[in-house]
Formats: sequence, structure tokens, C-alpha cells
Amino acid sequence: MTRPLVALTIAGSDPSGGAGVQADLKTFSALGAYGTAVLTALTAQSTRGVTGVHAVPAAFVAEQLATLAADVRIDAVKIGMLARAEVVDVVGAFLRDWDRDGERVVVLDPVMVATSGDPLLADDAVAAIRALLPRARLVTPNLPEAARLLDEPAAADVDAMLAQAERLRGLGSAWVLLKGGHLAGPSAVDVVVGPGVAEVLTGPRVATRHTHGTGCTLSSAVAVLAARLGDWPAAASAAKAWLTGALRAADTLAVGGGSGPVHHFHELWPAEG
Ligand SMILES: Nc1ncnc2c1ncn2[C@@H]1O[C@H](COP(=O)(O)OP(=O)(O)O)[C@@H](O)[C@H]1O
Ligand SMILES: Cc1ncc(COP(=O)(O)OP(=O)(O)O)c(N)n1
Repeated sequence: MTRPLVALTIAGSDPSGGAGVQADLKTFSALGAYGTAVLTALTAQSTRGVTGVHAVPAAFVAEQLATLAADVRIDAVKIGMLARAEVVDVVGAFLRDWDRDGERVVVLDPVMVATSGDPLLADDAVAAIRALLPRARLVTPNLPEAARLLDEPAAADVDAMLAQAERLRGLGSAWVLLKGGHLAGPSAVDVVVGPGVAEVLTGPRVATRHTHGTGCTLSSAVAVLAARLGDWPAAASAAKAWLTGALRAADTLAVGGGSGPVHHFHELWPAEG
């Protein structure tokens, strides 16, 4: 019997279970990977928004990473909310050691602001995130995050997304998956660019307000699928198709009174009768 892939999320906690480490672990499990997690921050958060952030001390993030990596063989890393520059630096130091050859599966979701508008990254940490980009194989910003990293206005159409994704590659990661969920229209369009590759991923826009954690879920899914398939565009495309299924089933969960979670186990749980 082959052993399952082991995936690590380095991210913040969302008590409502829709985003952050909770979404990542559900995604890993739903896709047949064993999930491990290093916490960078606690948030007080629900489907209605974030009321507080309590950052984990950087030295303790380093201790979690060192203790885990000394024991467990990790096949893929997904990085989400890092909250503060000191934590970003600790994660960079960990990757320098864990990924000496720069060939391992490392996906960086440069989380800055929740959909509710609440900040999840200190303003002075954006430069540190920029410096972390070369340590990732794939970076997965949404439109406002890409604009912030490039210090230019957000892309307003697919051509501008492709151009920005290429400029983001110039900051150091070989692959960029630029998410267009914030663009209005009947489709949800993302782009994936890499060495000699520029693909537009078009999916149907699902009519639901339950989109909490879509970015976290997508990046975790890509990490697992890239480790399994060994192909970034194929992993991005399969992850998007799976996320669309999770969005289609989101209304059945009915968790919370705001923007609720997507249904990570839409392929596994029987329909409620
Ligand atoms: N209503 C929707 N229907 C289908 N896909 C969506 C919808 N909203 C977002 N997505 C997809 O979810 C992923 C995350 O999108 P986005 O909202 O841009 O990022 P973030 O959650 O980080 O802000 C992307 O693949 C995007 O295309
Ligand atoms: C703890 C934590 N991490 C990340 C996010 C952001 O989640 P994301 O998937 O980018 O999208 P929204 O949840 O903002 O829709 C978060 N909220 N909490």
C-alpha cells in the first residue's frame, strides 16, 4: 500500500472553520493527503468578519517548524496568513533549510486582507512577503494582493491579469496563479503563468454568498495536487474544478449568518435528506 502524501500548512486559525488552517486541513483530508499544521496567528473570526488577531511569537513559530520537520517527512507546504514581518522571516529561514535545492512543492498564498475587509497582515510586512516570493514555487495572490505586491493598480481584465502575473514572476517565484474571483462577470477566471506557459482557467461563477475561505482552499488543493501530479498548470486546473464543486455545495452547509464556508467534503458526504 502506498502511503498518503503529507502536507503542511503554515497559517492562521479561523474558528469558524471556513478559512485558514481549518480550511487547509479539510482540503488536505478531502483530497487524500495527511494534514499537518503550524499556527502563525489566532484570529477571533466568524462568517461575518474578524474581530481580533493574536499573533504567535515568531520564535514559537520557528520551534513548531523545527520540531515537526525533525520528525515528519513533508511532501508539500502551503503558506497562508503570516500576520507579521518577524513570522515571515522565520518561515523564510525554515524554507532555506527545508528546501535547499529549491525543488520542493511550496505554495505561498500572500494573505493580506479577509474578504470582510479586515487586515490579516501588518502594513510593514508587505516588503517581507516580497522577499519571501523566491522561496515559493507557486504564489497565489488575489487581485488586490497582486496589486499591492507590484505597487500598481489592480488588474481589471484577463489581459491585464496575464501581464501582472508575468511581472509577479519577476519577483522570484517560478509560477504564479493569479485569482480573478474579485472581477465581476458570469465566469470566475484565474490565470496561471510559468516558464513558457500562460493559461487562462475559466470556471462558472457559482451564485452563492458562501465564498469564505476560497483562496485558502484553492492554494491548499494546488499544493496537494502538485505534489501528486508533478505539474503546476494541471494541479491548478484540477484544484479550481474541485473548488467549483465545493462552492456549488456551499449553500447546503448553512454555517453562520454571513459569508459561510465552501463544502470541502462535497464529494464524500451523502446529501442531507
Ligand atoms: N462565486 C464564485 N464562483 C466560482 N468560483 C469562485 C467564486 N468566487 C471565487 N471563486 C474562485 O475562488 C478562488 C479564490 O478567488 P478569489 O476570491 O479571487 O481569492 P481570495 O479568496 O483569496 O480573495 C479563485 O479560483 C476564484 O476564481
Ligand atoms: C486565518 C485566516 N487566514 C486567511 C484568511 C483569508 O481567507 P481567504 O481564503 O483569502 O478568503 P476569505 O476568507 O477572506 O474569503 C482568513 N479569513 N483567515
